Amino acid sequence: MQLEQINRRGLVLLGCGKMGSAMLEGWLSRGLALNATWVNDPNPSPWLKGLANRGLRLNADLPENPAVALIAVKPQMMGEALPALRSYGGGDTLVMTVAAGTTIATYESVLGQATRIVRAMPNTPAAVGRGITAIIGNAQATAEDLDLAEALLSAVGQVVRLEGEHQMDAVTAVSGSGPAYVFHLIEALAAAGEAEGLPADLSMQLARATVCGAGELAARSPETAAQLRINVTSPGGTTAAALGVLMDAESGFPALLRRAVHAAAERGRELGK
Ligand SMILES: NC(=O)C1=CN([C@@H]2O[C@H](COP(=O)(O)OP(=O)(O)OC[C@H]3O[C@@H](n4cnc5c(N)ncnc54)[C@H](O)[C@@H]3O)[C@@H](O)[C@H]2O)C=CC1
Ligand SMILES: O=C(O)[C@@H]1CCC=N1
Repeated sequence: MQLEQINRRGLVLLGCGKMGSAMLEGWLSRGLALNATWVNDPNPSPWLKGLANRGLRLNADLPENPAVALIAVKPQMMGEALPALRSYGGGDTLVMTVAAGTTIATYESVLGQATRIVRAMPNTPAAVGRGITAIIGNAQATAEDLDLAEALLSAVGQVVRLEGEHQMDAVTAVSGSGPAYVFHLIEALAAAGEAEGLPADLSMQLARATVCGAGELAARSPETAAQLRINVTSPGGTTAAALGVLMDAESGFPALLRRAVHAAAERGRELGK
């Protein structure tokens, strides 16, 4: 597994907030060595400071030739943060980024056209090894680079390869941002249970376990999502009554999610400008 290669040469993480930490947590639990990990972040979390006490290199001088330098700062901070990686431009280090919106051309303009770059869109379930990440390389990225990126990211979940960078904003809108939609579903379901008279904590427990259980069933079952839905729905029963509302062509989930996903993809396109 390529984590050994990374443990030999090192991994640099530029920005380690929510997404960087989610991935780092997953990698450390799968064998990334603390003393092979450099994190640069002007505002490190207490968790990172604790790791630094155990050997992680926090805001230290960067290594000369790490296997991977991964960028996980906000797109709005890119102009300020990216020059820190300039010495890796055109070299042996694979530069990876998880930033929404920011295009490969932007990285090339700062780091140089000869830089091997993989743009990735992960999601926060990476923290528990259940993420999904889409990747696309630039023209300089080799098959080995993509394999390395895939190996690293598959340590924290599934990996899919895209046909082109043009797919990235839609991916971001579905799976990058998607966990937030699901967490909001839990909140909304719990609130609806409360409105039907349940105590708040009981309603939240029911909503959270239901979404997690349904997610796990969808993950493990060979049946389609549509069939799993049908399996819950007794003709003329309670689920059918609810789905009559949720599947309404104009006001139901499909139209609402279409608008939400479009808004996210549009925002990705704006951030890329
Ligand atoms: N949060 C999520 O679910 C996902 C986030 N992303 C992408 O990951 C990136 C980071 O997002 P979050 O982790 O949510 O944001 P965040 O705000 O939690 O983390 C960003 C980190 O960058 C640090 N930072 C700021 N300026 C810096 C600099 N000059 N050098 C080094 N570090 C610097 C900040 O201190 C912060 O810890 C964004 O580009 C976002 O589009 C991608 C997929 C999912
Ligand atoms: O909200 C954002 O912009 C980032 C990208 C995907 C998830 N979080």
